[in-house]
Amino acid sequence: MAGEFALIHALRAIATDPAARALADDAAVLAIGGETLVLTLDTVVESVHYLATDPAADVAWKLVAVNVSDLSAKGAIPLGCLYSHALGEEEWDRAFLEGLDEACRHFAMPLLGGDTVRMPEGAPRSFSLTALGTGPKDCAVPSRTAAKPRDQVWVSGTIGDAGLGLAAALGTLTGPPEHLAALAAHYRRPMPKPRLGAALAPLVHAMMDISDGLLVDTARIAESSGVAIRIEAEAVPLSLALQAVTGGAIEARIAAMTAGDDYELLFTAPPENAVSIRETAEKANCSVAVIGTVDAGGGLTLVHQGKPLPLPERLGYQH
Ligand SMILES: Nc1ncnc2c1ncn2[C@@H]1O[C@H](COP(=O)(O)OP(=O)(O)OP(=O)(O)O)[C@@H](O)[C@H]1O
Ligand SMILES: Cc1ncc(C[n+]2csc(CCOP(=O)(O)O)c2C)c(N)n1
Ligand SMILES: [Mg+2]
Repeated sequence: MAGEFALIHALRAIATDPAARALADDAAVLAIGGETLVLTLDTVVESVHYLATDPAADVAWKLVAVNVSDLSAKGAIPLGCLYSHALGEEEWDRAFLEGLDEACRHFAMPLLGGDTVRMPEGAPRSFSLTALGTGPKDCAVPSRTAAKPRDQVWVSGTIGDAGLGLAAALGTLTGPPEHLAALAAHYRRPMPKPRLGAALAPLVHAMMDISDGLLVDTARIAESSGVAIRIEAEAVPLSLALQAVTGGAIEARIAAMTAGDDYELLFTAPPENAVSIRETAEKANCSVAVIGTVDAGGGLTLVHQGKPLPLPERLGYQH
């Protein structure tokens, strides 16, 4: 099979239960009695999702955080998790468990069980985690399919820090050490926002988290919802560290919009909800910004200072 896209396409014939959301969402959504269970599974693989030189505690943090990020995007509050551990060197594993404990406490997501295996000698290791959460009670679980013409497109936080953080962690980026450290921290310790996701759920139409890159993930909402989305490149929020290190020119903006690993929320909402969205974000101590608009039609377009900007060849990360 050619790759990730082809495999997921083929799996759709198997995953026909409505709870699977046609394998076109961040998580499965299962109604049980009066409650909604939200389920997601993400894996981190050495040299693919993290560097062998990354501190073990940070690898565990990332494993927990990328899963919490999918729950957040569905407005779900973490309930618990199960994980699979590939045994390694004793010290490393001990540090991994310290990071796992710290992350599970931070996100209030108790560890409920899992599995332990040993990989063949020399094989890269991978860690999988299944996270369960409770979905919103008084509104639908936000999907990728509900963006509507006239909606505004929003993101939380800043975009592109983790992409540059990977370069910082690899030692290929130059700049003030405090900025490099801040960017590397974004790469190693993503900070998803489950409380913000839950509070936004009643106010949004479509919502997902940004894992593969802002542009590719926005294109996914446009395609799933059958709408056109226009992104204003200059409206995309960039951190001071990213601006200081890159200068913040359009090339750096495009790199930020396609790097991935952001684990921020991407959502669309009608303009009349803008004031409530800003108040909700303020209460959650989070920043949010309008970066574009939804129209009838299809596809993704990019605009810079009022002029159309050709889409880059690569919109985001692909396995
Ligand atoms: N091996 C698989 N078996 C069943 N479903 C799968 C498999 N791989 C992916 N999916 C499903 O495909 C959909 C898209 O997956 P994808 O991994 O792109 O989403 P995501 O989890 O939000 O992204 P990320 O992995 O970047 O966090 C999801 O519904 C996911 O459950
Ligand atoms: C060593 C190293 N190289 C590259 C990257 C970038 N990266 C890998 S997977 C992914 C998208 C999410 O993955 P998935 O869809 O599998 O959850 C991104 C942005 C990284 N994190 N570490
Ligand atoms: Mg996701």
